[in-house]
Amino acid sequence: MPLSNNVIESLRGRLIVSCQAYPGEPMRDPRTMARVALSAARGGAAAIRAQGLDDLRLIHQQVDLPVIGLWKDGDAPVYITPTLEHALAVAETGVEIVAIDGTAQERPDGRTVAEIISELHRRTGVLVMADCSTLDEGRAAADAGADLVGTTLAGYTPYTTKTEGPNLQLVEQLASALEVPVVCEGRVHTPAQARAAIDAGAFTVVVGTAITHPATITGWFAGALPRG
Ligand SMILES: CC(=O)N[C@H](C=O)[C@@H](O)[C@H](O)[C@H](O)COP(=O)(O)O
Repeated sequence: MPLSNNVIESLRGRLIVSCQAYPGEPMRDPRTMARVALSAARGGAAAIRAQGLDDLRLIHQQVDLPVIGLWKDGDAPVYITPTLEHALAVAETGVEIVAIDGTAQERPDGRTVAEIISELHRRTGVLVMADCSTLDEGRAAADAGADLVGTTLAGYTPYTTKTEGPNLQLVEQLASALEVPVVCEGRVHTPAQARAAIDAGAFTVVVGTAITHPATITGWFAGALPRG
């Protein structure tokens, strides 16, 4: 079995932990993110998802798990690994999987999702995860050769709405339409929701905020108390 198939197989029915801090936040530091990723590994994560070239290099070096890498850049609607140059730079950090925006929106370099996926496959050995927001985008990404299709951007494009928890309907639709593994990502906030995603047909589940974003988690608890 090729190595890349082993990587995908290792994710089946398991948890991926997204370790990201946002610009200006106290935890926005590669060493901090690497420690968060090491802690996720101890807890049973099958892989780590992370962003930014410095974080990716360090996490790839220090954590003995496959890494899904991305580079969030710019203020344009397409900001997750928005161009081929970004994707190639992410691949160079050594990560096994490169996540790119897989939506139908225009990219800053004018390339299509299909062009970026085929160039990445032609020039590197990485697997490609397409972060999508609709069934049609998932279909197009799979047709274009994406190795994994995620619901990451459901609720974050102007033409989709945010569901309260993960978009399980989209997971179901993608899982029945596609041959490639479907990744449930976005607003998975409880273990029961993670399990429901697998039951809905997801191959694997990504949890970010609910595990690795203390400011938001603190806000959930503080907000539940009478005086905030
Ligand atoms: C929409 C977008 O930019 N999502 C990003 C993608 O990498 C991250 O900010 C999310 O934290 C990640 O998708 C995990 O989702 P959640 O934090 O909801 O578990």
